[in-house]
Amino acid sequence: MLLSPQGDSSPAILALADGTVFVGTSIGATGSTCGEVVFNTALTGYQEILTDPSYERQIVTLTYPHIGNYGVNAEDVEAAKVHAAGLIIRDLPLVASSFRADMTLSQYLQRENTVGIADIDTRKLTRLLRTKGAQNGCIVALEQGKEVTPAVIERAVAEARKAPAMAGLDLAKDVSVQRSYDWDQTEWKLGSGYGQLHQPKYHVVAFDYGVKKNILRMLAERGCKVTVVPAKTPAAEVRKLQPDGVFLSNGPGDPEPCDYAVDATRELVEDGYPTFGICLGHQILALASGAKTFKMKFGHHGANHPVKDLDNGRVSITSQNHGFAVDEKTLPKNMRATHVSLFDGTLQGLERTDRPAFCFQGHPEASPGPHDIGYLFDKFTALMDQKKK
Ligand SMILES: NC(=O)CC[C@H](N)C(=O)O
Repeated sequence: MLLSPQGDSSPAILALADGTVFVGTSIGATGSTCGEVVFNTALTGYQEILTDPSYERQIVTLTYPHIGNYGVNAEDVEAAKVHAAGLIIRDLPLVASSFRADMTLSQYLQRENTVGIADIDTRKLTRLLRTKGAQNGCIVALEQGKEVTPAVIERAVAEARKAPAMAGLDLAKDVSVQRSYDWDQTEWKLGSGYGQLHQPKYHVVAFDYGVKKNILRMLAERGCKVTVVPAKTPAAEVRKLQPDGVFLSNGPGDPEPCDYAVDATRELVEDGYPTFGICLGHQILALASGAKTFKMKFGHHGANHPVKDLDNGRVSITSQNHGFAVDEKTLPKNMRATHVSLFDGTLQGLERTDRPAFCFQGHPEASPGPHDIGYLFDKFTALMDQKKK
């Protein structure tokens, strides 16, 4: 059991670009941060959410009111550092209790130099974002003893208004690795932790647009030795690696300006490599096939989104984190919808009819979230099996 220190709380504010201001308490680093404010409805998984590279330049509001109650551990990370621009919560519990915890959420945010704010009305904030759409915001966490003055508020609103819009931003190249590396760590199991792949059956080249570790683990668990390559790797370099399949990762920002990714994907899919894309990777595969993407009003961020498999009517509860989507009206003749969101009918899954390539908008790797749609990883290995025959 770990206790959050009390009695030393310093004030923090959240200012939105529309001028709305919330006053709360700082729970992380001192300083300020700006980004697109989005809300996530997952009940657990704050550590995986904070470290998901797809949240780069986004401030995450968690709608579940008690965040931090099981602390933070060294294992449940989706990347080497926190990527979210900031964290907004209702209540940070006094006690963090889990046999796996080695620090409190507050200590973690401070170590990661991440600004966080608690004690604000996250229901009011979420309703505002839902009605008006996601918008930019700025959190200012003051030093202990400092006060929230009108000047602090004014500056925060001005910073929020100055922050760049998410539409048009290519962030995948910023969070991607500089150099390729091999991955062979498998999924986490109670008692033994993460495992290692010993006898690879497939070789997969994974484009890193901001890849979540659990995707790589789920590939390794299914016998894939993965070579992770930088986002801007050209198709010719991938061909040299002679992979059995190509994976297109999740990632932050707008997919449309990622022309390097779209071009490489188009070539490799044309070549006939079995290809699987997740989230940003799904959008890239759609763009490479001739479809278009658009910015959603407030996106999908949570761990309880129902998605229907159009081939068999089966409904999966899925993890989601996206602010852009593929426009169904723009699908080319050689691409068909395989899954739709039961929340708003937007496209969730696509498949090429002329090539072994498919993709999913949500997160089959969960982390955090339910595992219902994990079968898509098996679909990928089945495509690689067919190709090998
Ligand atoms: N998780 C992701 O890959 C997100 C994809 C893209 N950045 C979006 O917001 O739609």
